[in-house]
Parts: sequence; C-alpha cells; structure tokens
Amino acid sequence: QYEILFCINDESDPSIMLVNRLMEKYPNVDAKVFIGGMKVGVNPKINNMQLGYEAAKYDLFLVSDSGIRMKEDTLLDMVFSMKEDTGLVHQMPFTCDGKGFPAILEKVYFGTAHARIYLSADFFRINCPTGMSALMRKKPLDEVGGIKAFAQYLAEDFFFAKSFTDRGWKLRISSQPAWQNSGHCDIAGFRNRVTRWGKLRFAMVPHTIFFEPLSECFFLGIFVAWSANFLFSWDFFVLYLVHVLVWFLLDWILLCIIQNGSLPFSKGDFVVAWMIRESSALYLYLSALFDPTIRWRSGNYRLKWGGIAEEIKPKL
Ligand SMILES: CCCCCCCC/C=C\CCCCCCCC(=O)N[C@@H](CO[C@@H]1OC[C@@H](O)[C@H](O)[C@H]1O)[C@H](O)/C=C/CCCCCCCCCCCCC
Ligand SMILES: O=c1ccn([C@@H]2O[C@H](COP(=O)(O)OP(=O)(O)O)[C@@H](O)[C@H]2O)c(=O)[nH]1
Repeated sequence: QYEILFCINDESDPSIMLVNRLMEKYPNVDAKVFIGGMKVGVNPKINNMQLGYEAAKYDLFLVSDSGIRMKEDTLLDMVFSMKEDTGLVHQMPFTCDGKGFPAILEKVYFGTAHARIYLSADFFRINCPTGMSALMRKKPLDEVGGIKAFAQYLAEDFFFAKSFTDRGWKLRISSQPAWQNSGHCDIAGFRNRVTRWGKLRFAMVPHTIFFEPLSECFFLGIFVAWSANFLFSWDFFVLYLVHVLVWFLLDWILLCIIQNGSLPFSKGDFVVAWMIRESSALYLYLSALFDPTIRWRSGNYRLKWGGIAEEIKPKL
C-alpha cells in the first residue's frame, strides 16, 4: 500500500497540470499535490517537501526527485532492501539514455568516476547516500524533529544518513540505480552540478579534499608510475600508459555492468567522453575548491565548515 505526495515549489510550474491530469486518469491511486511548500529553513528542497512530509501517513517515506524515473518494480526493490536493521535505502545515481553529447558525458561520469567513489565509499561504510532517491524509516526521523530539523543544511541527504547511522541504523544500496531522466542536459548544467556537489562534500567532510584526487586516474597514475620507477626502475611513461589503459578498460566494464543492457553510444563516443571527463576532473575539482558560492536553481548559498548553509540574498 502506498500514497504519492507531489510537492511542487512554484505555482506556475506546468507540471501541476500534468499531475492533475494523471490524478484524474488514475482516481484509485491515493495521491495529493502540495504547492508552494513551507519555509522552515535554508534548504529549498526541504521547504518544498515539508507539507508532503507532514501529510505522509505510512512508516516508510521515499524522497524521489523530480528527474527520477521509477520503473514498475523500483519501489518493491527498495522496500525489499530495507531489512530490520536498515534505516535508509538509497539508489546509486545513474542516467537514462538521452540524445546528444552532454547525455553521453553524464552517463559516462555517473557510470565510471561517480560510481567508483560511490560504491567504494559504500563498501568502506562511509556515509555517501545522495538524496535523489532515498527510502527512509519515518519514525526515527520524527524522533529528531522530522525533515525540518535538517533544513539548515544544503546537503540534507548527508545529514539524514548521518542521523540514522549515529543511532545504529544501517544504510543500504538497492539493486537498481537511480535513473535520472531530466529532459534537458547541457555541459554548463553538468559542470555546475558536479562542482556544487563537490563544494558540499568539501565543506562537510574536508578530508575528501585530499582523498578525491587520489581516486582520479590521471592524477593517481603519476604516483603509481613514479613510485614504480623509483622502486624497480621501470619506465615512467610506459607504466603511466599501462595504468591509464587498464583503468580505462575497467571503467568500460563497470559502465556496461551498471547499464545492464546495450549502451546508446559507440565505443568511439565512449573514448571521447571518457577522455574529456578524466581531463576536466582537475579543473572541476579546483573550481569547486576555490569558488565557495553554491548556485542551486534560483538560489545562491554559502556553506560554513560542517555544512550549515546561509542564503546569499542578491544585492538590490
Ligand atoms: C584510496 C582511495 C580509495 C577510494 C575510497 C573512496 C573515497 C571516497 C571519497 C569520497 C566518497 C564520496 C562519494 C559520495 C558521492 C556523493 C555524491 C554527492 O556529492 N552528493 C551530494 C549532493 O547530493 C545532492 O544534494 C542536494 C540534494 O537535494 C540532492 O537531492 C542530492 O542528490 C551530497 O549532498 C553529499 C554527500 C556527502 C558525501 C560525503 C562523503 C564523505 C566521504 C569521506 C571520504 C573519506 C575517504 C576515506 C578513504 C578510504
Ligand atoms: O529550489 C529548489 C531546488 C531543488 N528542489 C528539488 O530538489 C530536487 C533536486 O533538485 P536538483 O535536481 O536541482 O538537484 P541535484 O540533483 O542537481 O542536486 C528536485 O526534485 C527539485 O524539485 C526544490 O524543490 N527546490
């Protein structure tokens, strides 16, 4: 048994019409719409979800972002992953097949570099859930004041998960990835999103500033080739090339496993997208590190160390 609570920020959003039509078409589905949200803090997503959260009547509560495509069995898959000791089930971000180079780049990013750190963080039991698709127990959330208790943070997802693990609950990844399916996809939006997430991670967990570059192929390769050269006198350049080639092949295998079907682009497209992704990593990392302003939809924010957010009001 489930209910669907649509939370829509803006009353002029054309999706309201679409949701109303769907509700007329499926009158037996228990659904409600909440428009405008309620200001409970800085985080605009929490403000938007607050009314829906107050109305939610079941023990489990799923946050599913506007761009996420749920397959018919996705909800079941997530609920089955919710064991007795689990507080939160999350999906690893991935993307639906889209048209154009930006969509290829996004798929390559989420299927290689992002998947790599997301899965290894989960393996080492590091708190890494993204909030785009997360199923949570409602009672433990209510005990700490509901979602509004997290509205002071921009990375509400990180603090949801932390609140569960601090009280002994486990986090689990469901077997299906989160199929992001936002209609429009461009390079500038991708860049802004990746750096925005980086800024959140760096402010909340500062040692990622040190560790993240070490999970990058080109950067780590320098140390690998240099140390092998130092220890065994192996040729630096040959070793660097072998390192990049092996990494590239492993990334291709990882991407194919996550896609779990045929990819919507050729191997040549993959080579180009992979090279661009890997070589822009340093630039994106430095932009995240040295420009502290976070731009998210229509708002501008600053984070203090630890993650508490402040909205920067535009100067009139
Ligand atoms: C030798 C190295 C081996 C590698 C070991 C792994 C290294 C792990 C390094 C980092 C892992 C982090 C991976 C997490 C990906 C998180 C994606 C992300 O940035 N999400 C943020 C944004 O999410 C959106 O936020 C707004 C919300 O409304 C949206 O719905 C969200 O989708 C998210 O907020 C941030 C999450 C914080 C992750 C913190 C990770 C801490 C990692 C500690 C690293 C310690 C390294 C130890 C190495 C052994
Ligand atoms: O001002 C905002 C910003 C975001 N969101 C919601 O938060 C979710 C994530 O937004 P976005 O896709 O911009 O975040 P990202 O995944 O890029 O971090 C979406 O469902 C948005 O509708 C919102 O309600 N108000």
